[in-house]
Amino acid sequence: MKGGCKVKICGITSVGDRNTVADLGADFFGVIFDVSFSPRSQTLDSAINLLTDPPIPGIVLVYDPDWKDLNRLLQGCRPYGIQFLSPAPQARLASLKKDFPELALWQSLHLPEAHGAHHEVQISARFGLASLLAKINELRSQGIDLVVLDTVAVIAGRTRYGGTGRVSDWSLVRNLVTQAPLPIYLAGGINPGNVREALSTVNPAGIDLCSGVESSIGYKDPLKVRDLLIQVRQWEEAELHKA
Ligand SMILES: O=C(O)c1ccccc1NCC(=O)[C@H](O)[C@H](O)COP(=O)(O)O
Repeated sequence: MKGGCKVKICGITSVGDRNTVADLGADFFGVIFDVSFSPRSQTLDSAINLLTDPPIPGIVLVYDPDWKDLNRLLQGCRPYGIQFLSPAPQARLASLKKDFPELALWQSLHLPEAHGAHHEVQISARFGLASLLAKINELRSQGIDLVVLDTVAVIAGRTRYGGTGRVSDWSLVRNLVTQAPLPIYLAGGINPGNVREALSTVNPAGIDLCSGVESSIGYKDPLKVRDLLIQVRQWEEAELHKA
């Protein structure tokens, strides 16, 4: 049996929510930094505030960042890791490794929504198992430590790369989990109602979720977070006894 399932709660917008998810047993929290298309995005000052001396490791999420600002943030609060929502240039990854050797480098990859309007078209070559494995191998050679497989979905006519509340093709993710050379976290549409199924189907190294444990956009619901975490820990316990 592998080492359990880590839980990252993303889109944290207040110190209160950060502390609550930590108290309830989350392993990581995520802060979205300067991402214009996220309703949960934080400014430099608020991101530093959330990521300074946290009770659990914090991950900063960026999309095509302003590298000077990102550097300021990293110097200012030394988060546990960065999660790139868009591809990061190889030279940038190399200098991050040099300047912040302890910093974990995570990369999001986006799969089409399962059964979405564009699923059949998009699932073709770019999202096939072989090309995804090749991509993950390339990311590993560039210094990425972990891959988050999230959902891209068209919602209200706009293409959204995260926080969609939509699931992707979990059987494809399952195959990647067993064959990829990096740890894989599952994201996209996970909530207390489907987390057990997600874990039994995919058996990922971790899960990453946002809207499924909120009461409204940007506000975490402690009861939903607690319900989800209880189910993850019960599933881990059951797996341990299977081994
Ligand atoms: O959550 C957002 O607002 C968001 C917007 C744009 C890009 C990424 C975003 N979130 C990143 C995450 O890590 C989420 O946990 C992940 O996308 C899953 O979200 P959800 O389907 O709501 O659980």
